[in-house]
Amino acid sequence: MFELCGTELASRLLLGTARYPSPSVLAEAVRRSGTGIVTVSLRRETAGGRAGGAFFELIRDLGVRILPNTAGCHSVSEAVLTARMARDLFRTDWIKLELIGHHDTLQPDVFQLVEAARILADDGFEVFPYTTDDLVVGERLLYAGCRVLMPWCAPIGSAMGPQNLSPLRAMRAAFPEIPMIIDAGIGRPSHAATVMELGYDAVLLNTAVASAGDPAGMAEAFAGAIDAGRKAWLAGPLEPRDMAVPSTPVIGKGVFA
Ligand SMILES: CC(=O)[C@@H](O)[C@H](O)COP(=O)(O)O
Repeated sequence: MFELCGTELASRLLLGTARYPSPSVLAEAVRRSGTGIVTVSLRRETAGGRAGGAFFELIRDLGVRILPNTAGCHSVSEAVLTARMARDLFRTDWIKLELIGHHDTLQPDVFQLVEAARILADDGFEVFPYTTDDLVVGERLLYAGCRVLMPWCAPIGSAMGPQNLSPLRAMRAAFPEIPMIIDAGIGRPSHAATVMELGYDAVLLNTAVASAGDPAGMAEAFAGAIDAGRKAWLAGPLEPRDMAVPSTPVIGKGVFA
């Protein structure tokens, strides 16, 4: 089991609910992923005119915990307002805080992110901040009251997978007691396994499953990869070396002319 902010979870996969070809495919993907948490964008769904309707009912019926997000917010005031609306609608203090700073890369605006995180944490929210792989920003978010960190590994929806492992390793090492979830940019199950092998606690992803040829099949593949990566981390993976090391001992070996 995995404990996240007081909640026991059987799965280390958090799944987004956008971009699925149909509600039934989404429901099947959630089921086969084994996830205990789905993210929901309040703004995206209300913009589509489905607020309070079938979509939210479907999400509630999935029987998993909802992590609303502030996707599409570009300012502190917008993000704080969206988080408060989500709290009322979904009756949860959990909020995935997304504050976008750049149109092309959807890179978080880390300055506004820290400010909004402080306001929301003071207001009783459990803030899950979508951030960069910057150690100092991570530290500021913890000072602001966050109890979990969610660094990206590549831009949202890019499917590029981990672009730079060094800062991700440094962040993991700097905050050994903090639950850390890789959020965004994962494209394949092997990417998820790679970050889990670094010791990350969980992975949040959306596009790679929702846009796959068979979303439910891909959700299951991700679940297996995340599980494998976690087991590998616990088993103590070898560090790569520059030189060859014979895996078969040669001492005492017979000599054949
Ligand atoms: C669903 C959600 O919260 C996304 O904003 C998240 O960041 C996932 O990113 P990918 O779509 O790249 O997996």
